[in-house]
Amino acid sequence: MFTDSTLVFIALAAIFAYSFYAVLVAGQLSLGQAGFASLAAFTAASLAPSPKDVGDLPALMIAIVIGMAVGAAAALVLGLPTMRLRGVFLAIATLAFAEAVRILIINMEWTGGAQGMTVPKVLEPWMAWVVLALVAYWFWRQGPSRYGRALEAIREDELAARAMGIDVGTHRLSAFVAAGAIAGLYGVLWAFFVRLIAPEDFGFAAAIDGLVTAVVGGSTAFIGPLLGAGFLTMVPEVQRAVGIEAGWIRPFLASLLLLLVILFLPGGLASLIPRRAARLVSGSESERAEVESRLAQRVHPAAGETVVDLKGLGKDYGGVHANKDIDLHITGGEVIGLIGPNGAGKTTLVNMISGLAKSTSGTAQVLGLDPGKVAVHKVAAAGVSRTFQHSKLFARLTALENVMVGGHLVGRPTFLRRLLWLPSARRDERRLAVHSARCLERVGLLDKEGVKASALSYGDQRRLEIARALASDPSLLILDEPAAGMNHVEADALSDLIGSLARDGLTILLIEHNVGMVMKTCSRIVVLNFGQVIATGTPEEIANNPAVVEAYLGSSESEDVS
Ligand SMILES: Nc1ncnc2c1ncn2[C@@H]1O[C@H](COP(=O)(O)OP(=O)(O)OP(=O)(O)O)[C@@H](O)[C@H]1O
Repeated sequence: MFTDSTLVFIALAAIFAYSFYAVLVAGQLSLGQAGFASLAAFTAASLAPSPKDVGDLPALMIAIVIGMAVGAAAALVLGLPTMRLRGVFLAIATLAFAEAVRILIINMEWTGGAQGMTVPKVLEPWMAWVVLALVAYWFWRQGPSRYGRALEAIREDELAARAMGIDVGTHRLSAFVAAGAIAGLYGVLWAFFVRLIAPEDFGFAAAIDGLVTAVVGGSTAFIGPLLGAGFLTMVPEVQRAVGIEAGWIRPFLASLLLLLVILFLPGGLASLIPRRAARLVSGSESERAEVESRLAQRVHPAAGETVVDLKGLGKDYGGVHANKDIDLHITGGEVIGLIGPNGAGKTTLVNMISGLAKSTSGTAQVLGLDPGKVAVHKVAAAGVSRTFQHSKLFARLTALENVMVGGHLVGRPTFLRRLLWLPSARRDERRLAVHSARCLERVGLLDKEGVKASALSYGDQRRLEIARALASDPSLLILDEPAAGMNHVEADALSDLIGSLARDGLTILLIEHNVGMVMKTCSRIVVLNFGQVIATGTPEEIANNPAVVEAYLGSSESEDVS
């Protein structure tokens, strides 16, 4: 059953599927890979020296280098303008690119037009499998690296990934370029195996085949494309072995499988294999102390030093003044409560402070930066970290992995060192895991380290968001309704945690509807109503302010404000 060509086709299909996997891990749907493969195949076939002159293997290696460079360069050129596109828009743009390449190649003389080009057959099954092993190795090492986790975080929740300090644009582009290089690799191997390459080899059907293989295999584990390719390439072989020659069976089965996988097995075949999640086996006291001294090195603004300075800040959404003329000065170590009725503009204000929303008037300085003028990940790097009103956890990652993504800014890049198996990479990963476990411990979630975020209770999810936000060692921590869904005991524990964080030197901005908790926890309270600050003061001053009672507390009669 395993003829030589079956073995080669399995390897080629898997390599092509890896070029889809490369971007699917980051949540991008691209169909341009057939175009990259086509450009690479034709360019390498015409530029590489003849195997007769230099020998089979050297000719193939030179062709591979050319093909991967062409694929990567094409992906870079296409990626720069299209990386802002999401989902189906990116798919359409990249598909249009592949189609343009196909038409170009059909109409060029040097490519042989629609007839195609003859290429010497030099690819042996062992070569294809060695290349596949190298590609699979790349993704195996990528998975649990800082880079790999960042890509997964982008796939799970792009906005939260930005807020954790991940430069989403660069990560997405690098994943796309890797996809281009691997598609180029596939194009070259294909060309040097099938003898005659034609533009149609890299048409729409090929792109869909690669995508289906990657999706059926699974895009959340590196073994996925290999499983998908093995499975789908074997279908015609099995058919032949049992004597059924109908050509429609394979595409039919592939489509059916795609449907079943999308409906019932979103993680693909690979999700049937238990995933080894990042877990912390143990951490000795001395190891923890060493980690703390290394990863938590930020010098927080001292008491009295400016952390946030807003002057006349405003934000309009069309005719709605979500915020208007906000003046707010926050200094080091303060715990500021931000309260106000629903729709008062609290979330909009913290979105502007953390760089997620741009102001339409006024000025803002946050830890020395204007958050409206720099990318969100730079605001995070300056020391701003936050939780979200509606949970924005990375659902398919474990609690520990979520926090490790939160520690993106304090951890060191490990992917390239993991490829070379350097012990320092392992040490750095372990340091980050110990640091993250400390953050989990601080919010009382250490026993849940291996549980997927989506499987946690609502209260635990709120706490996990805080642990994740703490992992970047922030100077300004913004908590958007952290006590929502918590009972009194949990809210009290959260209040104690906020107090202890403030004693560590953090400045905290707390949005909360639980007014009792705000009164107890905060040193100063700012009250918003209709987008404007209507009062600022100590908890006592706020509780006795008639405008506040009228606007806010009066409307929530049951709240105990004293
Ligand atoms: N993206 C948006 N587009 C249009 N209007 C918006 C947008 N975001 C907020 N708003 C409007 O701005 C106002 C302030 O909303 P915001 O979410 O900041 O209030 P909030 O105080 O956080 O409310 P809640 O307590 O309900 O979360 C509301 O009128 C809201 O409808």
